[in-house]
Amino acid sequence: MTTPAPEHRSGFACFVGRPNAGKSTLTNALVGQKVAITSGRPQTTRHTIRGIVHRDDAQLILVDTPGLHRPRTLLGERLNLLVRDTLSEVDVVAFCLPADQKVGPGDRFIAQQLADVMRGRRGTPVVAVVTKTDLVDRDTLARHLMSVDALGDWADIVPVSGVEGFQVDTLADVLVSYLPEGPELYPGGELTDEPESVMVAELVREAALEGVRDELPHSLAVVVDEITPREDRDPANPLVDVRVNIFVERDSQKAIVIGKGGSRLRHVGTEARRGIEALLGTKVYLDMRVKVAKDWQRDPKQLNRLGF
Ligand SMILES: Nc1nc2c(ncn2[C@@H]2O[C@H](COP(=O)(O)OP(=O)(O)OP(=O)(O)O)[C@@H](O)[C@H]2O)c(=O)[nH]1
Repeated sequence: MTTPAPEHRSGFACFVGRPNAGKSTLTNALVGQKVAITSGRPQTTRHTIRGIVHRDDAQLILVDTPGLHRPRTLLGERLNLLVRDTLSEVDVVAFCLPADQKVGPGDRFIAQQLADVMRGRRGTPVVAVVTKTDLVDRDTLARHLMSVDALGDWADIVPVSGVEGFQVDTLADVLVSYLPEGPELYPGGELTDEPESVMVAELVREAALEGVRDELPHSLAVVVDEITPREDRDPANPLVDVRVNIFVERDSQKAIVIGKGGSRLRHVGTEARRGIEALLGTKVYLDMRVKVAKDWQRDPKQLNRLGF
């Protein structure tokens, strides 16, 4: 009897909480040595990668949300926008509350914003993380956990100490449990540009195959030509140009992908763009070309070029 391959999960998590809540310390504890290799994500996105938790069964990518960890912008107007746009793009949010400080107005404000995220379009789960447990005794911790529980409708509550490593693995397990099934986004836990384009290609491929899977089985490959931020844009409103080629084997298949008067391709573009914008965290101009690469599946040279 063969045992089924264990599922692999991958996705993004974001740590929020008021200044000094212990977010950086916890990030480092979760990621271990790997944080040293993280140099930040390509500038095409709003997210900066703080670290990657790389395990056999999962890859958890910890991203920063600009503004949220800075005291001055914390109460600013931009927070609402950031919360809705950016936090809803991650798979799980970890809200850090230090055990040695009572739940205060700052925490309550963030909790209110997070309630919107949980109720939002994607219903992003929020895990409450009680940090710095090593600084308090058991009774204080118990009381603190109760007030944190009363603060919101958290997916989970996990007490940890980043400094002592207490429950750090448990927190990793909990966060991973909210990630979708998926492959390693950063092979080997290394940051490169590649995964982004692999994911973009996959989104376009999915959209292009939607509804016509029977007619185009496997004869469709998507290659990303470029992902470049548009120059001269207002930094507050960036735009990324994404150019992709969709390869099919025959003219008849090209006609299917494009549809009557280009109607189907436009629909594919709208669908794919929605996913790509969520992935990159920015507005996207998507340029798609449909090309015929005859018998590419049987031609090793073509396969190479298409990245197989
Ligand atoms: N005793 C103890 N101290 C901690 C723990 N985690 C963080 N600290 C301390 O708390 C302070 C703030 O920790 P950070 O990890 O920098 O907090 P942060 O939330 O990233 O802070 P900002 O970047 O200002 O938002 C530092 O002095 C840490 O050493 C912990 O688990 N136990």
